[in-house]
Amino acid sequence: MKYISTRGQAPALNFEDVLLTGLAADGGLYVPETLPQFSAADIEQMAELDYPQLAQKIIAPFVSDCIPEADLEAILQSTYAEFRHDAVAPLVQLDHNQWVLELFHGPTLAFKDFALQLLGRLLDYVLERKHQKVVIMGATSGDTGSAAIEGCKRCNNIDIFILHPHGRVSDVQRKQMTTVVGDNIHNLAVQGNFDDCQAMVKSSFNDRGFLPADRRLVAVNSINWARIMAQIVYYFYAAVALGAPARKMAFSVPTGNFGDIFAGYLAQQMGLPIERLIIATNSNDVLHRVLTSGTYGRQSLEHTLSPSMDITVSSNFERLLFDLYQRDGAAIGDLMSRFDAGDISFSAAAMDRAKTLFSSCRVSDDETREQIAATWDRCEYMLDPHSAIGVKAALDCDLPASVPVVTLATAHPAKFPDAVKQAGLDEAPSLPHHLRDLFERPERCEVLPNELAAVQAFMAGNINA
Ligand SMILES: Cc1ncc(COP(=O)(O)O)c(C=O)c1O
Ligand SMILES: N[C@@H](CCOP(=O)(O)O)C(=O)O
Repeated sequence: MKYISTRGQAPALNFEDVLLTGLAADGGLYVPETLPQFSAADIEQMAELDYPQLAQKIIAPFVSDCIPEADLEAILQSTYAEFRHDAVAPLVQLDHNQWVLELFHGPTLAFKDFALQLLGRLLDYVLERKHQKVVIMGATSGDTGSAAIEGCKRCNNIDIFILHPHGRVSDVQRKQMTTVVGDNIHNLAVQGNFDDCQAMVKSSFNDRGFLPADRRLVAVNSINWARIMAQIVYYFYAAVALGAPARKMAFSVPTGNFGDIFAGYLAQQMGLPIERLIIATNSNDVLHRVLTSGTYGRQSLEHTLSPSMDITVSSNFERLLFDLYQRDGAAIGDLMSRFDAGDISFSAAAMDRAKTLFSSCRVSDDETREQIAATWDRCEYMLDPHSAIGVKAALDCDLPASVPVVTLATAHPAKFPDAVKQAGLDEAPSLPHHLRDLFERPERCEVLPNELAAVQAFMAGNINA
């Protein structure tokens, strides 16, 4: 499998090199040159597979020129053994045709564990064989950071630097990052917002001069293709459990960086019968505005009840645009350079293509609180604020009653106890057993100004030999 850049100017890479990078040299994002296809008969047979077996079926074609089947199988078995539910991604029915897919049974209680537990193991596997050390740089609005640290903490060949917006992640999220012990783990609280942190990561890929010459810079954000690849699996898993390929369904996806929902788009392109993908945003609604107006613009970032989605520059949207513009890398390069200077509008043809599969919905903080309360009152089911946005969008979307809608429940409510409290629930969410003493653990974190030079200087001075 070859991977090509969305901007068409960078060399094509194999899986191993795509894993060991972030942005392509031309500033684009890597995508597979072609996608594996699964027929209706293939999908029918998936019903017999457990989660790691299904992951093997979906992921093997993407990695097979670098990782032998038996090694991949061992990696996947060990990855999903870390999850606290036997089904790994259990489905819960809320009403006649509303479901939630619980993606929070991994070690850090968010959907990021699906990809980052795997990414850590893949990096370990590849780096051991190559006898190489790398530097990881990641930006987080709360969840990617802890999942990346958990996934990579055992890798001897990695120094990991995670930038989070100072004071803008929940206490549980911060503690999950800053209490993990290890000389190779570095938490940086940047005095800015998530967009600032993400921009620093992207700038560092464009200019790696601050790193020692023998260290590659690797991304753990969803700009790294391996993140997206791992997330495709649970769309197949949920759809097959609900009757695919005979039955079509829709997915409602709480969206920020467009990585999770882009994985759903790829599942559909690979043959999964998906009727609709619903982009559910908080008031940082740049993606909702794209779909309703055809214009992609910048907005000032709002701090909401769903902090992990407080993002206004949505990295992976570029991957979808590449397809909407029929894989014309030059057109994407031109669009993205104009976006750097201001708002951009998309062609009617591109927007028509997008609307055949995607709808969108913006959910305010008040509506989020109301949805948490309503779902609790009706089903005694506790939603976290991000998943509540997904459920609200699923209920408001205009789909025939015969189409089941699956909302991706992207985080455990115990990560956001304040939001749950604000919804007026008579019960507080409790942390699972392995995190019960989280608030007693000592923290380690460096507060830094919102300046790229300060961050890069800190990194350069703290890379282990
Ligand atoms: C809990 C939670 N829900 C939803 C999202 C949005 O996912 P994505 O950025 O892949 O769109 C994130 C992170 O971005 C998250 O942490
Ligand atoms: N919501 C994320 C933000 C980073 O997105 P990513 O999927 O590109 O890593 C977070 O919680 O950190």
